[in-house]
Amino acid sequence: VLFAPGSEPPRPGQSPGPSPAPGPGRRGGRGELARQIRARYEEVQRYSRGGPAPGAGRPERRRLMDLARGGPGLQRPRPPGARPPPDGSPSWPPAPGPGSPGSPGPGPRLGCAALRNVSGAQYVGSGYTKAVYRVRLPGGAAVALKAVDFSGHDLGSCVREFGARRGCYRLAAHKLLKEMVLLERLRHPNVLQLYGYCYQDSEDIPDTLTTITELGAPVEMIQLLQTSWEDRFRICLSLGRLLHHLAHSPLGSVTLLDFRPRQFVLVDGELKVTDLDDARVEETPCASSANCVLEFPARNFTLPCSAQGWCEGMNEKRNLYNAYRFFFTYLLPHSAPPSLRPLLDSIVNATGELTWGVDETLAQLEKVLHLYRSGQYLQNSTADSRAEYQRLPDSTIPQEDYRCWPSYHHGSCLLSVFNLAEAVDVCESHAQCRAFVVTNQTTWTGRQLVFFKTGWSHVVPDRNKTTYVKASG
Ligand SMILES: Nc1ncnc2c1ncn2[C@@H]1O[C@H](COP(=O)(O)OP(=O)(O)OP(=O)(O)O)[C@@H](O)[C@H]1O
Repeated sequence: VLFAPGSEPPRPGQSPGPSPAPGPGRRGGRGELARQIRARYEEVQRYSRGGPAPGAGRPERRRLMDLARGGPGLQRPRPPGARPPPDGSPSWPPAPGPGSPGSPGPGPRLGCAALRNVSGAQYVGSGYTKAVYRVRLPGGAAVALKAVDFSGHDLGSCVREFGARRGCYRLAAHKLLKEMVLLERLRHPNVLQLYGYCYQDSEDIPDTLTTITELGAPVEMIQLLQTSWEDRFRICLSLGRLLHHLAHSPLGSVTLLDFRPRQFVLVDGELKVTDLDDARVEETPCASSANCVLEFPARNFTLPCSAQGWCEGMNEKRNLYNAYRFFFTYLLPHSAPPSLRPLLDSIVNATGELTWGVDETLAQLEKVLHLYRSGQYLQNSTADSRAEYQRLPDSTIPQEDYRCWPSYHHGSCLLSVFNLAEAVDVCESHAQCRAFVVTNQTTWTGRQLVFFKTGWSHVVPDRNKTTYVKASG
């Protein structure tokens, strides 16, 4: 059974996002719809073929991703009559580009065949335009399928305005196509991985596009605030690396016009951007700096206008300030190791004032990682006031737990430490702590996970753990 987005399974209500509405009112009916489709089509073509956009620096040619049917894994031939409709809008699905089937290098691998026997379809989320489902492939891997939401706001408002369901589908689908092109061209560990795509008939619409991507978990800010500083720092570092990549991408400096936590997902603790349909590469043209005002709800910044007539660094700085206001300010300083606070505060301040660019911001985030990972942040720890602990190799304490914050485990106190000395310091700082158990598990920075315990009345053998018990008191 082919997957029919919007028709199953039941899903909660959705709220329209701030994406642009499809058109400025009824300006010329279907001709206007065709004009909008063409504009989106041309944008997709630019991103799939082109090097940097105007104002974006040195040109570079890259292969065109295999955009359309006929690409790897796509099953059905192009319908015989598929050519530009008489209203002048481009044909759908789009024609394959020069680099398509058989071209070397990584590219989307999965196609319609992969979707034939998927199981356990579950609605994950939707926005203004698209709906996302989680499915399991026959091999067992879980992936995300993204398609235009047939009952979504974008399609609905277009149909109300133009009364042309197929044309409106194509208009919306060009957003998904743009996202697919950008996912492919901007490949990076912090850009969601595109596994493939499929064109298939769905409801009354022929050749609807479904993209197949890595599955993530939506970013929940409230949840993030309850996790360890180490995990929150990872998200900020991921974001710094992503913004650096976007600022130096083969297409030029890419800005995310719609930059909110919901445009990102978490994959194994790494932040990845998923929603790229509102990304833009073109820098803003200007005659003077008066044309280069970056506007945010709480404040504005005026950037310089370059001699070439482009607002300098506007794309990069828009991303950076958004990273500051949605992520850094909440996630970076809060409950950080005290010796890292000054550096973290300077990152928050400099991004909040836009005094640094993306390169400097990333360099400072990487410096924090180095200080943390190497244990240098521990230089002022209280080595002298340490109590005596007895080492019991190959053992653990199964119970005698207490809760602490921010524990990696709900009902117990599980924290990461750099070394034994830090574990002792943590135990000394918790009034309940009488013992701790060092596991062989590590966090993403390589720190060891340690359970802190209220006592050691029941110690049992465990080859993968080492227990330390307070000798007195
Ligand atoms: N690969 C994925 N794994 C898990 N969840 C995802 C994935 N991609 C997207 N989502 C979730 O689905 C929601 C909708 O996806 P997406 O943002 O692409 O749609 P949209 O219509 O462009 O949304 P918006 O109106 O915010 O622009 C997202 O907010 C995100 O939480």
